[in-house]
Amino acid sequence: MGLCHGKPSRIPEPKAEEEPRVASSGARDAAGGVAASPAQAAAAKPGTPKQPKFPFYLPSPLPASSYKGSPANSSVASTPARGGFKRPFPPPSPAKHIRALLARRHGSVKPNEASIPEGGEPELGLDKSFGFSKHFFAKYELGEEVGRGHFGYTCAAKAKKGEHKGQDVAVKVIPKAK
Ligand SMILES: Nc1ncnc2c1ncn2[C@@H]1O[C@H](COP(=O)(O)OP(=O)(O)OP(=O)(O)O)[C@@H](O)[C@H]1O
Repeated sequence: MGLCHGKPSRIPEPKAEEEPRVASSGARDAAGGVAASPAQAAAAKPGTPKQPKFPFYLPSPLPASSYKGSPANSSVASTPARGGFKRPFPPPSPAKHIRALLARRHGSVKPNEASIPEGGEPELGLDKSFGFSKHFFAKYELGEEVGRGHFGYTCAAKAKKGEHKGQDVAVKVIPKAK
């Protein structure tokens, strides 16, 4: 014949020196009443080390003025405002290297002296020697087209003047639209 115990006999009645709130809660829990938190139940048990009575979050003991500027404080913006950092010089022009290349191509500057001083515009005019010369037909006798590329077509020609006089040459014609 067994006895049914609703309350474990090893849990003693709360003692007088225990905190009244915890004691009454633990007693009610043991009797099958209102559920109490595990911490409270453990505190009610004798021999169990008491849980600390302070809350999970404690405010800093330091004065508020000493940590208000800390980066850990999310209310403070850690990134400096735009415009705080200014370049000592303006960024170089993206067209600078193109002008340097053109100057080098025209032979006015040596390859290692192609840098152009800041602020100074290079004296570069149009290369008038490029393209169909006015005297082209005086120098060459244009023949038939021998082939085509992506940008233009190639013709057979015969030189009438100059160093290639009397020789058969190939002339590549690139339309200005390209
Ligand atoms: N000296 C030559 N003698 C004979 N045929 C030539 C000569 N030069 C070019 N050709 C012919 O003309 C075609 C086109 O020559 P081109 O040099 O214009 O070719 P490409 O470099 O491919 O053209 P692109 O630079 O316009 O793409 C060649 O595929 C070739 O058939």
